[in-house]
Amino acid sequence: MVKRRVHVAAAAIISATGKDVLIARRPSNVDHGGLWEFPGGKLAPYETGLGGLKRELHEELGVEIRRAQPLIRIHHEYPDKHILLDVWQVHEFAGEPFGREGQAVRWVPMGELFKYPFPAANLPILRAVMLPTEYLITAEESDDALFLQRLERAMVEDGIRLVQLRAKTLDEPSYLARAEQALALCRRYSARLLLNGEPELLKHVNADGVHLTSDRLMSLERRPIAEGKWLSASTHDDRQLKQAGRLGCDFVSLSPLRTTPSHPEVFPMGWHDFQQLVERAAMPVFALGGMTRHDANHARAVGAQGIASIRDFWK
Ligand SMILES: Nc1nc2c([nH]c(=O)n2[C@H]2C[C@H](O)[C@@H](COP(=O)(O)OP(=O)(O)OP(=O)(O)O)O2)c(=O)[nH]1
Ligand SMILES: [Mg+2]
Repeated sequence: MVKRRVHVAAAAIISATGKDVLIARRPSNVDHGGLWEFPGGKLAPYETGLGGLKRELHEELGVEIRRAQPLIRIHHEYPDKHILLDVWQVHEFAGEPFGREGQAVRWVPMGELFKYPFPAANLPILRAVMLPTEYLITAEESDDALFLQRLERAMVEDGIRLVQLRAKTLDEPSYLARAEQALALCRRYSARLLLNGEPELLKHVNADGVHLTSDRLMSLERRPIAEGKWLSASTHDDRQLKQAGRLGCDFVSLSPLRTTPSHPEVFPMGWHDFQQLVERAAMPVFALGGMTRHDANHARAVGAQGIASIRDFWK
């Protein structure tokens, strides 16, 4: 059987407070009936993603998009069709959304999205909605006080809300002690903290998740931590991205985009290859390697969640 290919545009509409997202319930008599969804629908052959989305949001909710940014593109195989979900984050709109086709619509806090049943293709979209555009990886820093000062500066001045504690030069007791301090600080700013290292570290420090090195990623057979925690991993190629998909990683970094002083010997992939790898990835992807905040919009435009960086946020 040749499967139908369906291209769908959908919107994660964000409230003015930035805390809630709008979801709608699919009528019971259609595909995936009764499940919740991000409003949107099938594109006509002549439509672009954003053009079709504008039409759909007008038809389904009575709102006009004012400002939108690409969020994530997901390819998913349903038994009867291949679907491409082209999801946009809508930050500004005109009009008061209501279910023009009689469907239920609801604003929900981002952290509660997981409580609602969505179609199977939506899991990576929920993760993308909950993740910020910037991922801070901490630099090596021998002094704990200086470390905390720099971390706090990044949260206060740069608005960082996702942090990976990378400290290869510390022994385990020192790492765990620093992790406790970093976690307390992250909690004050509602930022998420991921530990870089073995999944067992979470037994000692109740951080939000773990970031795996690419070697560790490739050595695992199944997801090493519970679903309630965030699992991310370093990836560099298609094989590692596929493995991240098999393990159920919530997101990954993909590097090196550019050459960096820390890895001068590695050949950079550049935006073209990056975009091709991201297109087939099954989860949100952060561009890493010589990235700064000024690259974030471009990273979004080629399908990434955003950028990950040490140097740009560590001052
Ligand atoms: N809009 C939307 N569709 C989704 C999501 N997740 C998901 O798997 N889908 C699937 C369900 C459908 O098979 C397809 C969207 O088609 P649709 O029924 O909304 O299309 P439409 O609004 O153009 O409606 P119609 O004219 O075909 O009746 O994508 C989602 O979050 N939002
Ligand atoms: Mg629809």
